[in-house]
Amino acid sequence: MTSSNGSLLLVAACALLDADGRVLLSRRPQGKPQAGLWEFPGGKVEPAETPEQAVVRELREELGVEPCERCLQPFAFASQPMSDGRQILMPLYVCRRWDGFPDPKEGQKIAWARPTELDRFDMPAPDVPLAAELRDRLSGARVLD
Ligand SMILES: Nc1nc2c([nH]c(=O)n2[C@@H]2O[C@H](COP(=O)(O)OP(=O)(O)OP(=O)(O)O)[C@@H](O)[C@H]2O)c(=O)[nH]1
Repeated sequence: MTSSNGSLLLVAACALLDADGRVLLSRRPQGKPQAGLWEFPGGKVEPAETPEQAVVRELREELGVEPCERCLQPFAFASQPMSDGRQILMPLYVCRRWDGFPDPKEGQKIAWARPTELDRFDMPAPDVPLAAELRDRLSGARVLD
């Protein structure tokens, strides 16, 4: 990523939603940082890539599915400090249409979770508010403080 702020890590992620409104989660495999945590498919945005291109590439590499870029709907973003001092900036897209059947390609486990079940999964810190937002907005009930 070309950025005026080298301390930013730009990661793009996507919540695949099936016809029943369930969300696909992917469990980080052993050998990767934060192994065992459940996350949204995605990864680091490479230099010269847009976040949308990064999501399309990562979904293909990790799950063998092909979303079209215009099916990626911006949903929310996370911005949080990381333990190494950098700040992770992570746009989350939702996608309801893709080609192919999600098939773990990198030794990871996958799970389909109802939005109301997302808080049962251990997730990286940036994902926790995003999961809550998915639960609130996708289950149709929004409680305003
Ligand atoms: N893919 C993904 N990464 C996340 C999420 N939440 C979160 O904090 N991250 C963090 O974002 C960083 C980049 O993720 P990644 O390791 O999947 O990226 P990548 O596939 O491009 O990396 P690699 O090719 O070096 O393995 C990691 O530090 C990861 O822990 C998430 O929901 N999805």
